[in-house]
Amino acid sequence: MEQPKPRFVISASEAQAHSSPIAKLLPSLVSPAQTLARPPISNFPVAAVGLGASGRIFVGVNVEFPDLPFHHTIHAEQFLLTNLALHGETRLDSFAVSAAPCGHCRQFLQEVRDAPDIQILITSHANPHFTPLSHFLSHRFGPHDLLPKTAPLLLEPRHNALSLPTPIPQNSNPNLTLPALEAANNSHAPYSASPSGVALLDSKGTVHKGSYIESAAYNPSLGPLQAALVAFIVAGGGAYDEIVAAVLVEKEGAVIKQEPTVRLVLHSISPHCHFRTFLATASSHSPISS
Ligand SMILES: O=c1ccn([C@H]2C[C@H](O)[C@@H](CO)O2)c(=O)[nH]1
Ligand SMILES: [Zn+2]
Repeated sequence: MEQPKPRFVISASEAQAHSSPIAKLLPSLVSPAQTLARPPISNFPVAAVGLGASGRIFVGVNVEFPDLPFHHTIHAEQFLLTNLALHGETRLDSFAVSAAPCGHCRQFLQEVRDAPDIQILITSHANPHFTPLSHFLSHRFGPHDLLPKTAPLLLEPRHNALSLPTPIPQNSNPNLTLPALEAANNSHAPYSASPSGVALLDSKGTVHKGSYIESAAYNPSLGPLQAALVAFIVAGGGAYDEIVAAVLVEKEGAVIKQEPTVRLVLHSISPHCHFRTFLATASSHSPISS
């Protein structure tokens, strides 16, 4: 049987044109999507294939980094949510995944509105069927424990009101600095009020943006470089040494600083990459600058 060629985003019209209904289509895409994973340490490829509110289908895979501590790993479910955010998708309806989501991922998924209703199917189970996230993680701890109800959650529109000194600092590459600022303004960092974003330039001249994503439980958070690497991989990026330049924008005086971590990870995965950081200021009416 011919396997469909795996991709990271499938348009709503393509998904609808398929002969099988979505509930069958999502699990059928998991096995081919596992070939997109990058697990050089575990050799355990994970793929999560999700349906967004727009009818588009998104893929997430796990990404491991040799030479770096485990906590830099990107889980398939984190990749999936980052892929949705990257494409402006506002809601995750359901996903099929090759293995049971780990505790960190069950927690990370709490960052979206109505998280308990996300339907999950585990393809490696004997009798795969969709079950709500509330079944996998009952008595949840989440954004509602720490934030006002009106606060924007992950995938919801937000603007962190960050700006850079004008004109943009000398020697900066505006092709990267402005996208990194945009990414920082989209960052979901309500728990630390320390939004940040990364823009990567590859050897073909393409820019890839990533916004830092926090978890209410802190540790499952996904760094801005990891988020930008998701964009790089989704765009068909190959080896990480194709990344030739990177810019981080983070908030001046913020309680959390990404700079040393981004520098360390970049140096490990793309040693010759040129890296700069710019500090942004938040205007006083920023919803997260209290
Ligand atoms: O929920 C999970 C559990 C594990 N993994 C990945 C992380 C690591 O790369 C590998 C082994 O744990 O599987 C995921 O992507 N999602
Ligand atoms: Zn996980």
